[in-house]
Amino acid sequence: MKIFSAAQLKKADELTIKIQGITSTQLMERAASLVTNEIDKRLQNADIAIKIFCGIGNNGGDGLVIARQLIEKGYRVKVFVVNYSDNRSQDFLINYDRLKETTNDWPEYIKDEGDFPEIDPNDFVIDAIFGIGLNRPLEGWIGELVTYINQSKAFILAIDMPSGLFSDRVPAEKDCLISANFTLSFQTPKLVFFLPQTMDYVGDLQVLDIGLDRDFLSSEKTNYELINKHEARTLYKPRKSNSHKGNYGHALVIGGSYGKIGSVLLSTKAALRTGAGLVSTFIPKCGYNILQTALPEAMVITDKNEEKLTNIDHRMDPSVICFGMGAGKDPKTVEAFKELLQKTEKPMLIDADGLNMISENQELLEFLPKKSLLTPHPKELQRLIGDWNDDFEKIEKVQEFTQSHDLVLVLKGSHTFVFGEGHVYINNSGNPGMATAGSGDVLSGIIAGLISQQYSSLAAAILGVYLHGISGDIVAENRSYQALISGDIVENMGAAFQALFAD
Ligand SMILES: NC(=O)C1=CN([C@@H]2O[C@H](COP(=O)(O)OP(=O)(O)OC[C@H]3O[C@@H](n4cnc5c(N)ncnc54)[C@H](OP(=O)(O)O)[C@@H]3O)[C@@H](O)[C@H]2O)[C@@H](O)CC1
Ligand SMILES: Nc1ncnc2c1ncn2[C@@H]1O[C@H](COP(=O)(O)OP(=O)(O)O)[C@@H](O)[C@H]1O
Ligand SMILES: [K+]
Repeated sequence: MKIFSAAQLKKADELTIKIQGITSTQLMERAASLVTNEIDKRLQNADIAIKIFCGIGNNGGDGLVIARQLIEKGYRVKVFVVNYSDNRSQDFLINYDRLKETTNDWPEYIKDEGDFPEIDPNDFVIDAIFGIGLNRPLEGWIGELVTYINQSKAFILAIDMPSGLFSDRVPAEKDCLISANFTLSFQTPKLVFFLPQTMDYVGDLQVLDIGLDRDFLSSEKTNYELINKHEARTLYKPRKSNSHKGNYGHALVIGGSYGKIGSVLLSTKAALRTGAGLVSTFIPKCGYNILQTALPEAMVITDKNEEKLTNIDHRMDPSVICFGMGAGKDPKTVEAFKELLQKTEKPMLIDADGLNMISENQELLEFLPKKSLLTPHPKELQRLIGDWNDDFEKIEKVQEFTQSHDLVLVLKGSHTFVFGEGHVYINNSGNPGMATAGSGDVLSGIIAGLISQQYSSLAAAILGVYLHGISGDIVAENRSYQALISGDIVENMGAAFQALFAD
């Protein structure tokens, strides 16, 4: 699903109104009905006090329509107009009159702190104060109102966006913004819903299709895309029945050091479970018995050194090399890595200590084969490209870095971001149970397994990250977040592939 800016969404609204021959009031009615239905589906006519805080722009207009529709369905609704200016939007005014025709319980105006209403923790609060039109931080009593609503402990549903959250920048630390339990957003999600600095304000997210013009949505260009099942499925390559293991490539996993052979084992197993035809592992000697015993399906070659990598003499022609997990940063290993980079032409996947070695020896960057994949977590990224001021600057810096070196970069996190060919793909699968030792090693193996089956680096990264998350979701459902360990993610890759095609 594409992610658009506020300006693009406004353009989509205007175009839709023109092409569909409707008024903006009708579009607002359509959008609000979808919200009302979602609320009604969940509340099931429960006798809960619903308090709707409406701004005076179109987000507030949405709130007024939702209020009217809920009242018509018999809900107990109280509307508060957050009167931050006299500049009411046309659709706010129209819907204000319509609401007054529906109920005798007219909206109350909030003009300063003295007007803040009581909010009970059992109330259901709807935040329709600001949406994508917010253009400066909330000041004075408006900011205090937002803090007051947050502190009420009532359930908060945000319409389109939590008020105070900008669509194109990170708020300052002192800024006030709604911390929603749930956000119902119109047509496409906003980028800030997925950034580490802003995602916590959104709560659970649902995107409502309000029927904006299809042609515009499909032709309008954007650098950001959210990856759900639909997008992942389109990347999947079915296996031919008339095929053999040679058609699915040979992945070579290189890494490990004394005490860290498990990481290579996890990556190797993940590459096999993802469908690589052959998988070999190159490790220090101490890992030989461990690997051969734990994973008879893999072939094992060892370094001359007992405890670390010193001379990577693999004499193979693998489809892809996955390097770095558990490798350590011994100077001899750095030297061996440099030689490996110099003699490898196909794209490589570099993870963990491989990334740290590059960070500390930036001259290695120039030997990276084109389209190679780097899979840092935020700390590894920072070592690689330096600090950033906020998440927007981070995205800019990573874009510049990946484009100047012709790389694909997988920035791991609760929403993993894949950067490639100037675009940013934001993963929407996975869960906090995956914050556990070795789950990154598993991801590297999955992506290497896909590249070995002739997926491009970018497609392998996007699909691999999605499948990794889905596998983790399947484990969490059966086992809880806490009990999830990374080996479970490998074991459930089969279920993850099947889930791609389940409804
Ligand atoms: N047909 C459509 O377009 C549809 C739109 N839809 C809905 O419209 C929403 C966007 O509505 P919107 O553009 O009216 O902006 P909104 O978020 O209500 O607020 C803007 C107002 O706030 C003001 N302002 C800004 N910052 C401020 C601050 N810090 N402190 C104080 N004031 C501040 C700013 O005024 P200014 O003072 O800058 O002139 C302006 O008056 C969108 O999120 C969705 O919910 C849906 O119904 C679908 C159909
Ligand atoms: N809260 C979370 N939600 C979803 N995925 C997560 C979460 N926390 C971690 N992950 C995923 O788990 C993996 C952790 O990788 P990494 O930090 O490299 O771990 P390790 O070094 O232990 O292998 C990444 O793929 C990341 O996206
Ligand atoms: K809002």
